[in-house]
Amino acid sequence: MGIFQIEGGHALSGEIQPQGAKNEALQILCAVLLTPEKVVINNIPDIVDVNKLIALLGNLGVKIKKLSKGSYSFQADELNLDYLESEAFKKDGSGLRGSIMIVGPLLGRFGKGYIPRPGGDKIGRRRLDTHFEGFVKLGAKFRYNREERFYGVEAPQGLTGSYMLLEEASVTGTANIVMAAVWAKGTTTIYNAACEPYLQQLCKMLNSMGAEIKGIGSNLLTIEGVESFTGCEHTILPDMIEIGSWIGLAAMTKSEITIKNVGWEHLGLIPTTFRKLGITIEKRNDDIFIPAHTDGYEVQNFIDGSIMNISDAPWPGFTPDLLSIMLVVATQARGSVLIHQKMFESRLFFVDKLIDMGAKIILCDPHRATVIGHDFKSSLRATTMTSPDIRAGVSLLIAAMSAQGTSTIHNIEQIDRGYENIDERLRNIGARIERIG
Ligand SMILES: CC(=O)N[C@H]1[C@@H](OP(=O)(O)OP(=O)(O)OC[C@H]2O[C@@H](n3ccc(=O)[nH]c3=O)[C@H](O)[C@@H]2O)O[C@H](CO)[C@@H](O)[C@@H]1O
Ligand SMILES: C=C(OP(=O)(O)O)C(=O)O
Repeated sequence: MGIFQIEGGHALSGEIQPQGAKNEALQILCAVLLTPEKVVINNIPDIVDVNKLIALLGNLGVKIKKLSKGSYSFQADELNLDYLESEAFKKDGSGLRGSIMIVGPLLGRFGKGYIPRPGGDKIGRRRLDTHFEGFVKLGAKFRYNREERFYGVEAPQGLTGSYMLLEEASVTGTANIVMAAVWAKGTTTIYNAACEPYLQQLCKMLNSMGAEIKGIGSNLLTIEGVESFTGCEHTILPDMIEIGSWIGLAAMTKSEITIKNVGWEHLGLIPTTFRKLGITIEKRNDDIFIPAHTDGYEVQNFIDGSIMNISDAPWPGFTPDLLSIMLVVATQARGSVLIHQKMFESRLFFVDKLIDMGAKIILCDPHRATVIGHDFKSSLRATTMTSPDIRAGVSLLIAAMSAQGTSTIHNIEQIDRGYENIDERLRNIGARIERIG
């Protein structure tokens, strides 16, 4: 397992360019399965999860050409659907969460889609009911092999449009259902649809391929089924979770950093929520400028003076993927804040490591942690830790960069799942970080 060694306590400075968005890339890559024509995708991040999905598409018979860094062409004109019933697929498909989204386009185009229980972060129960309930509403038959944890949907006669009210605004669930519904005869209406920028980007891409999707950006999508799709070219947005991670890193290491070309209009509540912790974020054209917070940062109060509460909610609420970053940044704020992770059950357990480092945190229950900021009056202590999931891993990395002394983070494969070449990019702005395993 890989290891990072980090010498903390040094301010960083300079510019950092966000990678393409991991969670958008996973949706967009699955969409290449909709058409036999060529699809060109730009700004694909070079990260483990995305590379695993590209390899899976290759094993399924998609012709893949790397055009330049981050740009690839894909052509799904001669697929090997037998692969879906192979042992190799059981291994490849379970290696990441995003693989679940091949089911929708395959079901729509070929009348069948299979997937082993997908992988991804172990951050609590991650049900797939919404995905399969949606496919069943479109007329598919569902089967599940409990022993092998293998899911399948089949619709040899094709799909039929339907009205559905999703039980949860599941991100990958909505993407999956949309990629099936674009093939269904008639109209599909999806209410309580997720509407993250990832989903908006996917729907725009599908429309450019010939789909007829209305309501993009809202939680009510209306889809008129069509019979075929053309190729297209699509460019992935900057990764808003990475951008949020760099904002947190800058504040906590008192660094002056410019995050380039962030796609400001797609960031939703992210800048506002960091500002609630007292962090100064300046919009400079499409860049974010974070000045060095030499005097620290002060948690804002609610109007009635009650304790600040930062919680996640389905988009356009604040994304759960940045709560771990918020939490670590709060450990050095002036003031106290309640972090409430409503969606996932095991995403806050990493606070044990921060407590070991000297942070003042009370884990109230699996979903809530109260953080009492140090206001930089005492720094975190360097330590040895293990990255439990992708965002907790980056939070620990930020903690290590602000701590006095040299810390070691094990299991950095978790971080590499979602952050491209993170050590080199951080070294470029002055971080003292080495990959030693
Ligand atoms: C590959 C990918 O894109 N992964 C993202 C995707 O995962 P993913 O699509 O797997 O997550 P879902 O949106 O399905 O749900 C995530 C969790 O939130 C709960 N839930 C969901 C919707 C809701 O309205 N209420 C609710 O409580 C679910 O029960 C589940 O435990 O979206 C998550 C939620 O933004 C992000 O953390 C993941 O990074
Ligand atoms: C939870 C995440 O990823 P995944 O859904 O791929 O596990 C994440 O990106 O924070």
